[in-house]
Amino acid sequence: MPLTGEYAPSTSKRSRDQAELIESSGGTEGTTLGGRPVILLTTVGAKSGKLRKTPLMRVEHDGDYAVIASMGGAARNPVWYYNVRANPHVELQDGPQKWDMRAREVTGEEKALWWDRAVQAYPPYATYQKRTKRDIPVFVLERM
Ligand SMILES: C[C@H](OP(=O)(O)OC[C@@H](O)[C@@H](O)[C@@H](O)Cn1c2nc(=O)[nH]c(=O)c-2cc2ccc(O)cc21)C(=O)N[C@@H](CCC(=O)N[C@@H](CCC(=O)O)C(=O)O)C(=O)O
Repeated sequence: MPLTGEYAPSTSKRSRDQAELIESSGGTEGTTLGGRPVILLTTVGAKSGKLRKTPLMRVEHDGDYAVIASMGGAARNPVWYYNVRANPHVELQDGPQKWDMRAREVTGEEKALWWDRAVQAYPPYATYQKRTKRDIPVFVLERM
């Protein structure tokens, strides 16, 4: 059952512009960053209940995805992290395809496995983790 609600644009122009380009082009434009694939994650705002759309690097394995709350290695988690914690039913758009997914935060060996996949997909993640004491969270998204 797709997420419904009022869209509330990101306060980050870069993210807002990329999210809106991905959506308006039906997933044919705006789907890379530095030549690496980007997906669009739709979450339900933990406070507003509005739909938030966040471009993130694509990390995929056998039809499952991971999203990495890296925020460039900042000291704090991105806000969308708290949305997913509060509402694990998210929507993932990968190119023209969209799925309802259920997100769960992973730890331990499962997180290490997905972290390796993430760094392979987007090597700067390794730099971001070195940049912060924060343990960068990883959610695995599985089809509902
Ligand atoms: C800027 C801020 O966004 P954020 O959710 O903190 O996310 C920050 C970044 O992660 C986000 O901009 C990402 O898109 C940046 N980003 C990546 N960020 C990552 O963390 N990981 C990535 O892999 C990644 C890749 C990427 C690729 C392309 C691109 O253009 C951007 C990319 C924002 O929109 N804040 C809103 C609030 C949004 C929100 O969700 N509000 C909640 C309240 C939540 C609460 O307060 O608890 C609500 O509506 O209820 C605001 O301040 O009004």
